[in-house]
Amino acid sequence: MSTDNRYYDVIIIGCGAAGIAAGIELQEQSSETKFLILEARHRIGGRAWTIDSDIFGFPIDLGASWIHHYSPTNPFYRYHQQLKIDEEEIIDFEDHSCCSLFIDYDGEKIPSNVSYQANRIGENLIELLNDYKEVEINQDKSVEEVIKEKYDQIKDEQIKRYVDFFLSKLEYYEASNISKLSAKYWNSENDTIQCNIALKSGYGNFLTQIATQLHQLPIQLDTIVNSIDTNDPIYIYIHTSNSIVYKCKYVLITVPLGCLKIHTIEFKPQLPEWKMQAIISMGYGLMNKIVLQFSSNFWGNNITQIHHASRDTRGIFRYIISTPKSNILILFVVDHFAHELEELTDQEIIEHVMTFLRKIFPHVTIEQPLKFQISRWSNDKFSCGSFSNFPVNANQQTVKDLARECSEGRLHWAGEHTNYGNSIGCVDSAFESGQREAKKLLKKLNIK
Ligand SMILES: Cc1cc2nc3c(=O)[nH]c(=O)nc-3n(C[C@H](O)[C@H](O)[C@H](O)COP(=O)(O)OP(=O)(O)OC[C@H]3O[C@@H](n4cnc5c(N)ncnc54)[C@H](O)[C@@H]3O)c2cc1C
Repeated sequence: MSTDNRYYDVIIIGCGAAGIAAGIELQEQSSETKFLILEARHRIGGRAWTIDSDIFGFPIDLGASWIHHYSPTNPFYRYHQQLKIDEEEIIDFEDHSCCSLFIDYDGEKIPSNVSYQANRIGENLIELLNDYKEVEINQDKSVEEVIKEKYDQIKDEQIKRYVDFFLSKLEYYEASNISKLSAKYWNSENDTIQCNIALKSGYGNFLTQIATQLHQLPIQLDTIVNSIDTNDPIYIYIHTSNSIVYKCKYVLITVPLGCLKIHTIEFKPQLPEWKMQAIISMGYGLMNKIVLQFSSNFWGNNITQIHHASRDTRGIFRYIISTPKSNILILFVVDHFAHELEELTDQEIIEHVMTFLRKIFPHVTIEQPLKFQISRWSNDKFSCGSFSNFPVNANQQTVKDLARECSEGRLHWAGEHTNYGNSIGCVDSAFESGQREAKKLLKKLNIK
């Protein structure tokens, strides 16, 4: 072990959106603040990860891809304007234009009268949830429990399948299951589906440009933090995988909630009980992407989205986006199904997908894909899942506790899961949380 003899005011752990935002804030507000960002991976951006254009011919996001809540109040708005990235796509996730296919398990188009009926039932179920949010002050139940009685009254198999299709949309947004999600807080900020833009050069690349071109932040890559020791009243000692010990006054921890849940970092002394409880109580879901490139487009020249109603298990391969000109399909999978797939080999996953595609496009011959990429966010030890959500009995206080400093105010916390009072789970949520904590730290350092 060697010690980095420099003494930092702040060390930020993790160089995803939250760590980058905190770094920018510290840098912009004071040239005197000595800070460093330690990042475990060989790249920055965390769960916003764009893979190289030489694989598919253009960049593909394996993690976050849409800038949600795109408006002048979004922290990314100014960067998007500044970097003049004008190649953008505006996405409506439930686009009902001719660019979307809504298909049944066997490839038949969902009849409009049936989908109309199912949507109405689905909306009534959402109404029940909205009523529950308003009326039940203290009690919480799962989304499934609240809608169960009405849901069980649906007798027609086909309608039930489309109601499931409707409900699985909600499970996709939360990367979880309605049996786990809180009826009071699921989708507590429900405008996520509006104003979404995807940058053709990729969200991960966008963050990298911000951190390295516009701001030249001090980032130490390939540095896994193993433990944080606050026993000494003056210095905090950070032990890393490359045998360097860093010393600082304050630490800002931005590692994903999934990593905190399985204790990838050891805290000496242990974190207080209330912090541990918040880490346990908050939900953390799984979403993965399976990207396939074919020799030809067999799904239709103008089709950019495919929505599928599964017959077997709700939500299986519910949502697929396509870039028809490049013959690419991107399948989204969440929750149980995503976990199951992660345990399979790449070849087994591809076989699974091919069986599915041949079933929903029974009248065409589908060759094996030429190229593919599969994310595995759960087995990735620096993410351990995809993004947070509210399970039963988690609430805004849980998020506040995740954000609250501890160890006599020396350990600060940011990340999408700490963004109380606003959206959680998104890249802009993470960015806002990083800005928030940096402002607090600057105050403590008497800089602002
Ligand atoms: C498949 C998928 C799709 C998504 N789609 C969208 C979307 O379209 N739009 C959207 O807004 N959001 C989306 N999200 C969510 C979004 O990616 C995250 O909410 C956001 O990127 C989180 O940022 P963060 O800074 O909190 O965490 P991260 O980006 O995870 O950053 C944390 C950093 O900490 C590092 N780290 C972890 N452990 C250690 C350690 N021990 N030592 C040092 N460093 C460590 C990690 O490597 C990482 O770089 C998606 C996520 C996934 C997985």
